[in-house]
Amino acid sequence: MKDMAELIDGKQIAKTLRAKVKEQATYLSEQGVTPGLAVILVGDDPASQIYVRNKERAAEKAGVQAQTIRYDATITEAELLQKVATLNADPAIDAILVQSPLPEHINEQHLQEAITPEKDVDGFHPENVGKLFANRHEYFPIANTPRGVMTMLQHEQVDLYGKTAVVIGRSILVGKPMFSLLEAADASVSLLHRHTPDDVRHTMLQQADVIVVAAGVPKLITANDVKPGAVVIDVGINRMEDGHLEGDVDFEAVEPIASKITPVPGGVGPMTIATLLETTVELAARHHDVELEAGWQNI
Ligand SMILES: Nc1nc(=O)c2c([nH]1)NC[C@@H]1CN(c3ccc(C(=O)N[C@@H](CCC(=O)O)C(=O)O)cc3)C=[N+]21
Repeated sequence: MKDMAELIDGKQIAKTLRAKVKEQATYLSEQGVTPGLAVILVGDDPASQIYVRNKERAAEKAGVQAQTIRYDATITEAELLQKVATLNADPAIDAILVQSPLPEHINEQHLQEAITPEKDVDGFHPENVGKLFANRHEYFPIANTPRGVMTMLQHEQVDLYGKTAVVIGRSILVGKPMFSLLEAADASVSLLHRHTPDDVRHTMLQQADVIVVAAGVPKLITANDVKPGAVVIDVGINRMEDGHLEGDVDFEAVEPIASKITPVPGGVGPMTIATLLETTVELAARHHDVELEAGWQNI
């Protein structure tokens, strides 16, 4: 029988992180502070409805006050920007998230820039993106999916120093911040995307000690892409016709080759939500000048 990769249990790690968040939220409430998260949801994209409901549930259980503001897909950009301005000025709100995707007529960049960097829980504001890219040492919010991936790697004691990492996908949501975080941890990182030729992708993947794939292509990564012992992180969430979820990794094929691998579902997805709550609590503490114990979130 072949050796099988160790499963990285994102669901379990997320649960542990949410318990830490709850401890800090309780401490904050003793200081009279309730962490407040506002989620803006536009239109009726079914996947977004599910994620937002999951966020609401997780927030409530962790002692974070979440409110979802729902709008019809016909809302104008000006109305949305007005709402963001109101939330920016609202002392009960510590964190603002505008759920993607947005309708065509709304410019996502305008919203990313409208959210004050201090409440930018997604880390999409150019000021926060710039700080990440510049490896600045002060606190600033970082995109939750790649930050959650780093927490998983840390939890699994994956040492990145001097390692080779390949990231597939260059979105502001995942690929680019993932690149920066891995580079800051002293890995040598390559960022691949849809225009990378197949043969180049295969060759580069075969060199990688760590693979993070966020391409949105079911089973893109298969057995001969993976170096024996590599760590494989699957950020893909592809809803198939029969309703089941597929990652971007051919799990069955890769599991006997990798040393560690994340499942879909139950891998990166739950970590994204737990990390969103982690960031919300950090922002709340800062807004109210409450000092949280350094490293409280280490798990
Ligand atoms: N401004 C913004 N910030 C985001 O962070 C953001 C966004 N927009 N738009 C959409 C993506 C996607 N995303 C997910 C969150 C949780 C799961 C999750 O919990 N997944 C579960 C399964 C859920 C299911 O069954 O569908 C799992 O993988 O186990 C997935 C995907 C956050 N996103």
